[in-house]
Amino acid sequence: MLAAEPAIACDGIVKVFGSGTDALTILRDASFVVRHQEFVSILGSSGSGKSTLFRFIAGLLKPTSGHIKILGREVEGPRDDVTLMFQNPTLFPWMSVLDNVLFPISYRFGRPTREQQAYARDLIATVGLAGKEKFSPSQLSGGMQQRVALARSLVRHPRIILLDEPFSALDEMLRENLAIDVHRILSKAECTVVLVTHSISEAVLLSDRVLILAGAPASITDVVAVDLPRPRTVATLDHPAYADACRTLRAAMRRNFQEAADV
Ligand SMILES: Nc1ncnc2c1ncn2[C@@H]1O[C@H](COP(=O)(O)OP(=O)(O)OP(=O)(O)O)[C@@H](O)[C@H]1O
Repeated sequence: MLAAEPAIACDGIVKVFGSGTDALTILRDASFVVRHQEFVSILGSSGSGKSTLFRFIAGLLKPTSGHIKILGREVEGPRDDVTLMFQNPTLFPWMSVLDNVLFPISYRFGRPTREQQAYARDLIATVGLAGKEKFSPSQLSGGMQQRVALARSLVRHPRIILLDEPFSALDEMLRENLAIDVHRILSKAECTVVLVTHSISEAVLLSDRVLILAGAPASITDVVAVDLPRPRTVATLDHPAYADACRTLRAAMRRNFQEAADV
């Protein structure tokens, strides 16, 4: 029965921070669904409520009204099968790469089993860091640290992964390469992915659909399907559909920006 449900369903989400004269409505009737194994990006200007929406999906915060369902069940708190990856890798500096990747297991269940350790090593190899298991985070570049964070996100086999601007601290070439690698790894892991980003080009490169969160209070104003084949590679950047989707999104973002300025 659950397989027929979308991976994520947000319905009529409203969020008001504060109360009385200090009340500030951030989100108004934000609704969308994400299908199983879909890669969806949420694009929006700074302060539109993207991270707040993520905190609802991750079960870290409750909306003022509306419903969020994960795999058919109302979200009531953090779930083991939903994981978040942030802009900063937030690794423990005193732990090795391997211990950082295993942390979600050791924190919760104590000493990882041999199989779990072997899986963590596999993940480290998958993210391109084979041989660096004993390194400490300070011996790695920012991009490598983000790869460790990705391996850590996957160590407990999540079904849904929420990426909150995970590439924004990196320079452009590194960002593109890492984004393509992440897409390949998450597709192989059969994850459903939601990415929050400010970058139109990154959203198009990675996504099956891009949602625009705009307005004050914000809601989903536009949904743009990206008709590009998987796997996404650097060649995707030269595909005519890539340029078309970027153009469509840029026009929609400009329209939203103009409407906000006219208010
Ligand atoms: N706990 C809180 N109390 C009051 N206001 C909050 C709280 N958390 C977020 N906000 C406000 O809600 C709005 C949306 O914040 P949010 O971080 O979700 O935006 P965002 O789209 O992720 O922004 P950015 O792209 O800059 O990260 C902002 O105006 C922020 O100041």
